Amino acid sequence: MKISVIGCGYLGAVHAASMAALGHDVVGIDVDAAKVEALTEGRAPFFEPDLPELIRQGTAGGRLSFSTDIADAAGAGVHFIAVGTPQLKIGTGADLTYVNGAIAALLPHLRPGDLVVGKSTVPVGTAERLSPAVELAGAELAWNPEFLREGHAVKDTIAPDRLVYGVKLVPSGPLSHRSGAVGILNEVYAQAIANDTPLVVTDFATAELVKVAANAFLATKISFINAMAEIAEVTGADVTQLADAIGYDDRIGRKFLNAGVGFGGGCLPKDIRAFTARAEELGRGESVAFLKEIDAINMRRRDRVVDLVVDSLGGSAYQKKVAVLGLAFKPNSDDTRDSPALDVAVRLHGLGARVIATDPEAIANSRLRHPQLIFGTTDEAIAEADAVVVVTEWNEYKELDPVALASVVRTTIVVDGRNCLDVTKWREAGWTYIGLGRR
Ligand SMILES: NC(=O)C1=CN([C@@H]2O[C@H](COP(=O)(O)OP(=O)(O)OC[C@H]3O[C@@H](n4cnc5c(N)ncnc54)[C@H](O)[C@@H]3O)[C@@H](O)[C@H]2O)C=CC1
Ligand SMILES: O=C(O)[C@H]1O[C@H](OP(=O)(O)OP(=O)(O)OC[C@H]2O[C@@H](n3ccc(=O)[nH]c3=O)[C@H](O)[C@@H]2O)[C@H](O)[C@@H](O)[C@@H]1O
Repeated sequence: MKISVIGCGYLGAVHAASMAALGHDVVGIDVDAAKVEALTEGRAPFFEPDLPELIRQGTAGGRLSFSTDIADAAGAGVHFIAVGTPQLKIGTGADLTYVNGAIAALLPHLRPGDLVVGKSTVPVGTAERLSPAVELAGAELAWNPEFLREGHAVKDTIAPDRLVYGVKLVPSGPLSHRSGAVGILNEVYAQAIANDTPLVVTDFATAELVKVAANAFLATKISFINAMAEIAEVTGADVTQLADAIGYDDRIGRKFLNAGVGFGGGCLPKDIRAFTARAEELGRGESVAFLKEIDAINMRRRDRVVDLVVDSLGGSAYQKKVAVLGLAFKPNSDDTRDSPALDVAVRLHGLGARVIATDPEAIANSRLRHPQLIFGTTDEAIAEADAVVVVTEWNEYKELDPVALASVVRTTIVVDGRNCLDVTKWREAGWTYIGLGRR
C-alpha cells in the first residue's frame, strides 16, 4: 500500500520506517527541513534503538522517502497524522494547532476513497470535529491511537500489544462493516498482527479516551508508589520491598511501581493535564480531579531529590560540586521533554551548586533547553564531586563500580533518584547511600 505519514518526530519517524519495513511504500512529511534532510540521508534525527537500521534499509530499498512538501503525500491511499499535541503555552490543555494545520494542508491533496488516520494523542471530540472536512474531500477519517514506548518504539510498532481503531459509526451496519476504514487498517497492519493481537474497533470518542485513559492509569500507578515512598520516608519502611510485595498480586502487578524521581517525557505529564482540561470543558472536571493530585505527587518527587542532595551536603549546595548522572526522561532515549532528571540538574544549578551533568545520549537536547548548565563525561562529572545523584537509570550508571569511584570523589555521598543502584555494594564500598522511600 502507499502510505504517507505527516509529522516525523518520535512517533512519526518510527511509524514511517516501520510501515516501510512491513512492506508498504511510505513517504514521511515534516515541516522541519533539518529532520527531513537527516531522514532522507538515512539517519535517525533522534536516539531510538533499532530505528537507524530501519531508516537505512527503507531509504536504500526505495520504499521509504521523506519530504517537506505535503503535495508529496498525494497518491498515497492512507495518510497517518503524527504531528505533536504539546501542552498549550497558556493553560494545561492540548495545543491542536499542528493537528489542525496538518489536516488543513492535506485536504487539497486527498482523493476520494483515501483514509486519513489520526495517531496523535488528542482530546476527546477532536475526530468528530475534523471528520466533516475530510468527508467533504470524499475521504474517511479514523483515529488509531499509538501506545509505543520510547526506547522500545520499533518493537512496539512492528508487533503492537493491541490495536484500537476509532471509526465513524454507521448505526445499522454490522460490526465489521461500520466503515471502510476497518478493512484498510487491517491491510495496513496485516504483517504486524499476530493471530492473538487484540483489536478493538470502536467509535471516535472511545478510541481517543482509550489513549488518554491508558496514560492516566500509568501515571496513577507511578504516583501511587511515589506516594507510598513519601509515607515510607517518615516511617522507616522500604518502598522497593513494598512494591515487590504488592506486585506479587497479579491483580496489581509489579510493572510501573518503581518509585523514584517520577515520570516525565513528552506524553504522560502533558496527557494527564490535557485530559483534566478537557474533562473540565465537558463539565466533568470532578471525575478526573484526582489527576491533579497525581501530577502534584509527581512534581514533589523532584523537590524531594533536590532536598536530599542539599541535606546530604549539610544544608546548602552553594559552591558544592554535584555530579548529575542522567538527563533523559528515561533510559534508552535522548528525549528531555519534561525530564525530571534535567529538572533536578537545573534546580541544583539554581541553588548555586557546581553541577556537571552527563547522559549517554541526551546532552545535546539538554544543552538546547538549558545552555546555562555545564555538561561533561561521567568521569568529569564525578571527579572531586561532593555528591553524586543518579536520576536516569541507564545501565552504565547501574554498573558503575562504587569501589573505584570512592577514590575519585571528594565525598562518598550518592543520592539514587531511581532506586536503581545495588545498595549493599555501594554501602560496602563506604558510600552514604540515599534512596527514595528506602531505609
Ligand atoms: N513520543 C511518543 O512516544 C508517542 C507520542 N504520541 C503522540 O504522538 C504525537 C506526536 O508526538 P511526538 O512524535 O513525540 O512529537 P514530536 O514533536 O517529536 O514530533 C512532531 C513532528 O510533527 C512535525 N510537524 C508539526 N506540524 C506539522 C505539519 N503541519 N506537517 C508536517 N509535520 C509537522 C514537527 O516538525 C515534528 O517533527 C503526540 O500527539 C504524542 O502525544 C503517542 C504515542 C507515543
Ligand atoms: O503516549 C505516549 O507517548 C507513551 O507514553 C508512555 O511511554 P513513554 O513516555 O515512552 O515512557 P514510559 O516507559 O511510560 O515512562 C514514562 C515515565 O515514567 C517513569 N516511570 C516509569 C515506570 C515506573 O515504574 N516508574 C517511573 O518513574 C519513567 O522514568 C518515565 O519518566 C507510555 O508508556 C506509552 O504506552 C505511550 O504510548
